[in-house]
Amino acid sequence: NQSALSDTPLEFIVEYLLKAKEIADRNASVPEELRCNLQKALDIASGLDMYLERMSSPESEPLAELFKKTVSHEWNKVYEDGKTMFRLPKECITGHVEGQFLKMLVHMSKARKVLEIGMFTGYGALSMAEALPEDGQLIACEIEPYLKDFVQPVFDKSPHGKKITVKVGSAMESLKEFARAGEQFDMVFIDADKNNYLSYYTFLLDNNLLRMDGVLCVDNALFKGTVYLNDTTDQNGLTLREFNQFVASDPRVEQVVIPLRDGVTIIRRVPYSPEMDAQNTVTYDEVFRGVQGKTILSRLRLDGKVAYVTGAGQGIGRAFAHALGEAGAKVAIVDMDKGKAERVTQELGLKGISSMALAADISKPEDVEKMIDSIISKWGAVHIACNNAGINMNSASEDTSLSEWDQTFNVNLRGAFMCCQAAGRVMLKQGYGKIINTASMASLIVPHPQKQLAYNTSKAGVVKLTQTLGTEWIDRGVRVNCISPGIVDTPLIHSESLEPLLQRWLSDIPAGRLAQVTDLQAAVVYLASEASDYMTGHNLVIEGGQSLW
Ligand SMILES: C[S@@+](CC[C@H](N)C(=O)[O-])C[C@H]1O[C@@H](n2cnc3c(N)ncnc32)[C@H](O)[C@@H]1O
Repeated sequence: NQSALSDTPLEFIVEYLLKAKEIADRNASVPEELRCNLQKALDIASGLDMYLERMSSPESEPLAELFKKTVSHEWNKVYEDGKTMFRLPKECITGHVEGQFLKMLVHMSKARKVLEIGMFTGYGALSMAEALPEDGQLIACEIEPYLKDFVQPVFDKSPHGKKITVKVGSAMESLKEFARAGEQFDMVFIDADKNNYLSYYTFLLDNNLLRMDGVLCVDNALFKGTVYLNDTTDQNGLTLREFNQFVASDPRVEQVVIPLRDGVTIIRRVPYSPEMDAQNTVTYDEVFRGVQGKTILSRLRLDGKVAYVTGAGQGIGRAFAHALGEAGAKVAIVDMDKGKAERVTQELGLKGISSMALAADISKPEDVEKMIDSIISKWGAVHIACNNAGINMNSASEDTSLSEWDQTFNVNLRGAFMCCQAAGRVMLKQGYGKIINTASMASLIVPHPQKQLAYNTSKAGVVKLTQTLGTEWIDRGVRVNCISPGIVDTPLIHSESLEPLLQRWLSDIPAGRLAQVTDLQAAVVYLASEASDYMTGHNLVIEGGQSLW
């Protein structure tokens, strides 16, 4: 029985067109032209949902299982057996396309914490959870205890199920609990009892349960078309109509209604503007509205910037390249070993980051010139220069050969100087640039027990190079800073000679562990971004406290 299934405006349109077509087919006096037009309307309407299904990304296996399990379950019997408080219609499941839509919203809003009001069999919850990061969290409010037991086995089969917590009970009571605990959500999906939509909405906004720039999504905005039909008597339809009207005239928010299935409204808080504030209670300065209207996290973004990283084929340099690329920059991957540089370029490509691989030995002036020329000829600028390549050889000072000293200095200090100078010349012409040199904790303390005079001295030189250039060029827009990592867990330190020193090092580090390359990534993004424009000649030490002991 088709009418029992119709649940969305489109499904009703198809249902009525089918009926009209049947009548027309039975009645010989209906003109062929009318029949033909009816058929065309029917083709368009009846093909739409199927086409959306086919062209949207397929659902995961656990979602497909949830769908099957839901539509084949005997909900009437469950109700008659007293296992649920309400008769739950299987049609209230979100389904494939809307599930993918919610999942996309979670991705696009970069939500980490989501609230769903009205879980049913968890289709929407699991769809959204699939887009959350590993440590993301989704709380699904559901009044029927039966449903928690129904969904848990399927959640357990999905790698994303552990992100979901089902909160059984009245959603309004749960909201009050969240407010008392000071919880906030990045995204909220309202899809429970229609008569409470307005209470949920006002409570969420009044108690700041939705974080700044958060997304509020509301299901059934069209309620089978009843929200705009003149002859509506359906109580839920009238309630939704009132709710939509309330949102439409609420000056705190802006919203769009999308005719996806039974209608979805996406709502966000309107950003503050002085015109909204009659009493002028706000100091409307850059602190309030952000520098150039950008919040602090957007000021860390590097979109449109051109960067290079030397020694980017592995270890710290590779981590820097990924970080700068993730923040929006195009990155030239520079390494002595072209193959390694190319592998990192491929990695970045897989993440949608533009990059190029360059082979260069930065101890050679001609290689440094060529590196800068290649970047300029491809991308037309150099905004961010990460002079990271370095070498370390160990020897007792009385045995350190001049060749070891020269090699170390040629890469670590002379090479860094040549890179700073070549990039600096371009940046001074541009009137803007950020140079970030990799120094070392060894510029401050004398790491022990390994002996590395040339390395320590060269890295102390990198700090002085940074300080001098940083003060000389800042008034022409070029900032020069350096990062001093402590002992970093890279393949280099797992060599035969260094491995035995590990325990000794660990006992010298207040943090109790070595640095991971990922511990350094935020620093390079900060120093590369406009957020650090007033910082120059600085040595940013990241060593788990080791230099303080
Ligand atoms: C439309 S279904 C939700 C569909 C679900 N979002 C999905 O993705 O399939 C509505 C659900 O809200 C639940 N519900 C109704 N009133 C509620 C309330 N006051 N508190 C919590 N849940 C409620 C119902 O038991 C039902 O499972």
